[in-house]
Amino acid sequence: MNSGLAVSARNIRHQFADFIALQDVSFEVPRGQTMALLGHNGAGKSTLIKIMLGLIKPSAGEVRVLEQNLFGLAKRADLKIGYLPENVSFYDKLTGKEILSYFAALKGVTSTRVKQLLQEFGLEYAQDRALKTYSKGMKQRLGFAQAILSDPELLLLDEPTVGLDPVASKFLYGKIAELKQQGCGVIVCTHELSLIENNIDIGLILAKGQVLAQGSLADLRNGSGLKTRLTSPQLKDAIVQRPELAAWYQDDALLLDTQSKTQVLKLLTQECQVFDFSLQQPALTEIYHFYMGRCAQVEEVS
Ligand SMILES: Nc1ncnc2c1ncn2[C@@H]1O[C@H](COP(=O)(O)OP(=O)(O)OP(=O)(O)O)[C@@H](O)[C@H]1O
Repeated sequence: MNSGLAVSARNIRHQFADFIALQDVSFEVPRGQTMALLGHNGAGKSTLIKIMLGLIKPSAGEVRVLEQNLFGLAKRADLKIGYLPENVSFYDKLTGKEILSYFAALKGVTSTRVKQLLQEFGLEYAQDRALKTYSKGMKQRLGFAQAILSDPELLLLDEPTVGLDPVASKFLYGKIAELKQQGCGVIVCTHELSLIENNIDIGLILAKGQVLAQGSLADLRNGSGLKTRLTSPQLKDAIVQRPELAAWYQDDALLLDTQSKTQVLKLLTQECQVFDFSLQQPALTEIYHFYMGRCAQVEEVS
């Protein structure tokens, strides 16, 4: 398996006329990892994706994709990059098989691979039907099959699960996990935070073209200071037994930060013999809203 970086971006800045769309954006995506690219509408996510695809040259900064400087490359098409755009649209009079075969020919991929993907993605039965007869989910699966036709080493996915039912979304993230195993770096741009939460290694949160926060889910969680909720049917009895627990008690739960977690768990299990409890860490949605809220507050003050 290839080690190293799928993408490395340093101090990216991009300007459209006098509008600054990206400012001082730096991040790295190792091969075999998935990064969620998050941000409100207009944050600069698509601009960043276009830069990684080599479609836009940044006004300043350096971006390396699969260890290559995109803008110095003679044949960019040789890089194994897969891309699923938002609202994928193909010529709808062609059949699913014709569309995949067309992209396969462009990428030098065999018809055996096309056949295999149609089968894997459950589209074999509809392969000879015109695309206009496909459901949204079928089109999305075809788009995803197109993106991974040539076994990409970097996969860029813009809103891959929009319009997909839970089974189809699970299937898609299963495929992403397989590609990661093979060393592919994956970047997913999405607003569906609860879906992506268990499928990412790192997150990059953008606001108005700038990085608000980045790191692993644990880093983002710790950086937010949001607390873990511990609930138990025996909580009130435990507080009677050890009144110091009341210091963490709020809304029928103990609210714990990283430091207090070990101490409280010890108190509960060893001193109060409470083993029936559940821990709920802050979800990615809460973490995201925390950083967005903090950014809005800073803007109000300045
Ligand atoms: N070609 C362009 N010319 C001028 N401004 C542009 C151009 N492309 C994008 N922008 C502006 O740059 C900003 C970032 O746009 P971008 O499409 O990257 O955001 P985004 O995070 O992908 O948003 P969304 O979630 O809505 O897709 C927006 O304010 C947008 O209007």
